[in-house]
Amino acid sequence: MRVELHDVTVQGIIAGISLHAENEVVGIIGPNGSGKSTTLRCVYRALQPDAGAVLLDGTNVHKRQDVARDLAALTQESQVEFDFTVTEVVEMGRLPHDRDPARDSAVVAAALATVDVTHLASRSFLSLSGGERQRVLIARAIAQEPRVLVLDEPTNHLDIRHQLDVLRLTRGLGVTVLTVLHDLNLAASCCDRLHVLDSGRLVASGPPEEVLVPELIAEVFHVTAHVVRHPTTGVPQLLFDQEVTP
Ligand SMILES: Nc1ncnc2c1ncn2[C@@H]1O[C@H](COP(=O)(O)OP(=O)(O)OP(=O)(O)O)[C@@H](O)[C@H]1O
Repeated sequence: MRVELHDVTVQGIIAGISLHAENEVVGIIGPNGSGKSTTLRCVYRALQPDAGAVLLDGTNVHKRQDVARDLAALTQESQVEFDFTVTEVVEMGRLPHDRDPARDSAVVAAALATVDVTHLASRSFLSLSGGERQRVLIARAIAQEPRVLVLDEPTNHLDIRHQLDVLRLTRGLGVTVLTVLHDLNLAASCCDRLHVLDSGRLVASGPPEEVLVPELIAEVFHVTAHVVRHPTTGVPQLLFDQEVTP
């Protein structure tokens, strides 16, 4: 499914953001407060842009009734307030679909296994650690069987093994993934293309090897970076000097 942002503007926060993603993993990176979450919020309809539009396969998301069938979001606000079990939380992912108990159970079981939380299935969600909660919320998004997955810092709270697992599995879904990532090396490893936001504006777009260059890192993040190639995958990876640049 194709996601397109056309000149999306939220007054005082983001201005004229245009980008697209289609059956690929597209990353949004940028410093704190640069507008990454605000951009995603316009995609998963938590926020209506003041100008511009977000299209899903050509239709404005803010004019569609059935977006939850196509789009799942794991966001900073994705919290569970009440004391549901892990299985119940993941079952919520099935709500946008017509009920089919046998298929729903199979999809939920597969989602739990995919993020390695089957052993937690009957535990209370609120009793889980931060990383376990995050994996359960990812399982809920996967159980929704979306064609577009919007992720705001999906690796939050995850140890390195689970960070890599989650990013590998989101790639493996073969759907459109739009994700905010803070870790530039993870972004380089798992994204087909990157968009860089700075002060609410898109300042660079392209494949990781074109975007993650020392000049841009210095200008946007105010740190000095050295680019090396990963010895087995060849993807660019950054090493940082300790001092920040002015
Ligand atoms: N509802 C709001 N009212 C006022 N300001 C807001 C609102 N939402 C976001 N902002 C401001 O807009 C800016 C961008 O916020 P946003 O959360 O999109 O940034 P971000 O790039 O995701 O940041 P971070 O990396 O810290 O998560 C911030 O300065 C934030 O304080």
